Amino acid sequence: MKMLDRPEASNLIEMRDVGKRFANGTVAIRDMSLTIRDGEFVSFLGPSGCGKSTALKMISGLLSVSGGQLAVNGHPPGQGRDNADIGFVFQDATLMPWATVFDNVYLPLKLSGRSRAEARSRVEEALAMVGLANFAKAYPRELSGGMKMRVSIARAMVTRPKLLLMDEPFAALDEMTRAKLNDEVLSLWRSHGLTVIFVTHSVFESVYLSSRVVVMAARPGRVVHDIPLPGGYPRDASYRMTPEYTESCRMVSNALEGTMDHVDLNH
Ligand SMILES: Nc1ncnc2c1ncn2[C@@H]1O[C@H](COP(=O)(O)OP(=O)(O)OP(=O)(O)O)[C@@H](O)[C@H]1O
Repeated sequence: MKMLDRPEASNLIEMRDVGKRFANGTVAIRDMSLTIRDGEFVSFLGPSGCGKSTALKMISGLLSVSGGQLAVNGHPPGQGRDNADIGFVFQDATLMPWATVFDNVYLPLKLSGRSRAEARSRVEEALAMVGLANFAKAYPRELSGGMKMRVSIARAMVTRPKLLLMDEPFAALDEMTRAKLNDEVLSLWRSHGLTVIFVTHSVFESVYLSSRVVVMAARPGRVVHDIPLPGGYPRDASYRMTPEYTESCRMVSNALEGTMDHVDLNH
């Protein structure tokens, strides 16, 4: 497995033969083995139903595993003292419509018992990170789709996580807003030394963002390719014009098309 250009980076996530079978018998994930190192930007790419969200939720501890071993920072998910070190961004911004932007971002700190006064500087810091310092008093209905997603990212960042899990966060946005948010996520990743796992259906998005693309197939959900990408960082719009980008898109696209040949209808 190719490492990042940081040889000292340690393993943050270790999955060994991880499986997930839901109560109704659906095998959402079978034998998923993967190591993700501190500081990587990894995309999970695959067709609908291949278990991308399920894998992300197991890593976050939101879903239990039904087989195999999964460790995050050396602990079973949800059990280490570093749990607060995980931020989760969902496809919908999932904001509370009755609460201000400030209160939406404050929520994780409120749940961990911090008063508004104690949390104020952290919330303001998180809003500044996503360019919304002047919108603390606004309500979600006053914001565009891209701004709502920025609030959602600020809410995930307010606990200062080491690991940011993003489940198709920009799928519903127009292309320009999506490209802008892609750049903002890359900038947060670099400036905060994050590890990011990013779920997407888009070959282009995965190649633009990631140092590595994990391609998954469905029925049952599993990893079929693990592709390290050669392009370095920082990346901006000019990266989309490089032969490296074009070649990576071609390679990842072929791998994704191949997932349709692996469908096992017995599951
Ligand atoms: N709570 C659940 N109970 C039963 N089956 C489930 C549950 N959640 C997901 N599944 C099934 O598990 C499989 C994987 O679902 P998952 O949502 O992880 O896929 P995905 O790759 O993220 O899909 P999409 O790209 O459409 O979001 C699917 O067949 C789905 O129907």
